[in-house]
Amino acid sequence: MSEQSPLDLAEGDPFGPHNLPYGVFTTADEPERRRLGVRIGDHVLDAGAAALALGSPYADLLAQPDLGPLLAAGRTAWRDVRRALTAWVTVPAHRPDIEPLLHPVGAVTMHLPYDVADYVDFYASENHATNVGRIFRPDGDALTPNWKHLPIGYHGRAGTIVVSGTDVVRPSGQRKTPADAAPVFGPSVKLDIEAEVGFLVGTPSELGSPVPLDAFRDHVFGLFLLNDWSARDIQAWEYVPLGPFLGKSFATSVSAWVTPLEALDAARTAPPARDVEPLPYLDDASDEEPGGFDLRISVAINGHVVAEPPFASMYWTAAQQLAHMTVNGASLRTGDLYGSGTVSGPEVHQRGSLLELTWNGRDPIDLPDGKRTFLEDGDEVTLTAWAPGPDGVRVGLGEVTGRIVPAS
Ligand SMILES: O=C(O)/C=C/C(=O)CC(=O)CC(=O)O
Ligand SMILES: [Ca+2]
Ligand SMILES: [Mg+2]
Repeated sequence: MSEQSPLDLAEGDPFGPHNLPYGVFTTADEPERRRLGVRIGDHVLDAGAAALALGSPYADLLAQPDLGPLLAAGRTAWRDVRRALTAWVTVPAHRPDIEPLLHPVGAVTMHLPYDVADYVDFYASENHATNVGRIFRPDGDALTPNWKHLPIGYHGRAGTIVVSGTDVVRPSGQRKTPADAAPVFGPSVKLDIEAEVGFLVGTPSELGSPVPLDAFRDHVFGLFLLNDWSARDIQAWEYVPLGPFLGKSFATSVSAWVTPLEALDAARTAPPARDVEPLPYLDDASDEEPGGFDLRISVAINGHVVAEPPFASMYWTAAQQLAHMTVNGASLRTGDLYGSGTVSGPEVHQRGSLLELTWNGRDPIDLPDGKRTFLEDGDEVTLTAWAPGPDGVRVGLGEVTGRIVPAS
């Protein structure tokens, strides 16, 4: 029998041919040459080299240093390229060409795979919004009066989006608790995470033309894990009345792998029942494809799982968020990225932030190395996730990880 090929995957491998997420990598031999890669099992296929070796018409889209050209090429190209890639990693006759172009994932360096255009972050989990409302505004209603009428969001800082594995410097800033007579300045003492899912826009839209709910798949290429690092002490003091600013803009970490929406067809699921009928541009009741995604997220600090937030519980869908953020005529650009908002389910162990898990520090959680309220220097936070795929096989969403280093 011949030696085992990296393309002979164990049954149920979450990175099988049903998945094929995209990323950008360099090798130790050529650390300056960024290349588009597609993950298969524990290997990265040099997608551009494969396209050239096989004389593929998609070499123009794949033999590139990032995902930009493929993102801009649009939905038909996304589908056709995915079909070609599927054939390259599954048809035995291609093996002699493909096998030499596979690199072990552990041997390559991954990079941010796209140029981030604009970055928006939403607030779409009813459980998260209710918890945060109770913590930050104990005297008011937990949900603001607009919450069930529109997906609340804010514009974040595109330039500080970093790829998984990048260290996060503890931010400094102003904070003032009600007990303080005056604000103080210093490193954040309430550094937190937010477990989220990010959506990557490929196809742009025209200024002045809203993108309707049913055009979601024409514009959004794929999704990935996102950690919206948040300094709760800075945030609580600065956010009234314009919303999050420096408490969140110091870094946002994203997964190195983007999973195409087509890999997640089996994960589509209906969002929770709406208790308020949305305005027509947000009304997805008659959509044939359910708007939610059944993604099972896991949050670990220093390798210890602290939460398992269920993305299926999100109230507002990614399609509704896209429709809302363009309904005023704001245009989309290739590389626009938007976050779902913190994912928190109804149970305590399903909360996607330490703010909620520890109730703003009141109830510390236990880690093997001691108690935590918020993050300490040296802590490493890793989000992982999977989704149901075809025939009961899981779709692996990879991970987004980052370690806290002391304030500069
Ligand atoms: O309710 C507030 O004042 C703010 C809550 C957040 O932290 C906003 C945010 O980042 C949205 C989210 O991730 O759900
Ligand atoms: Ca957030
Ligand atoms: Mg952030």
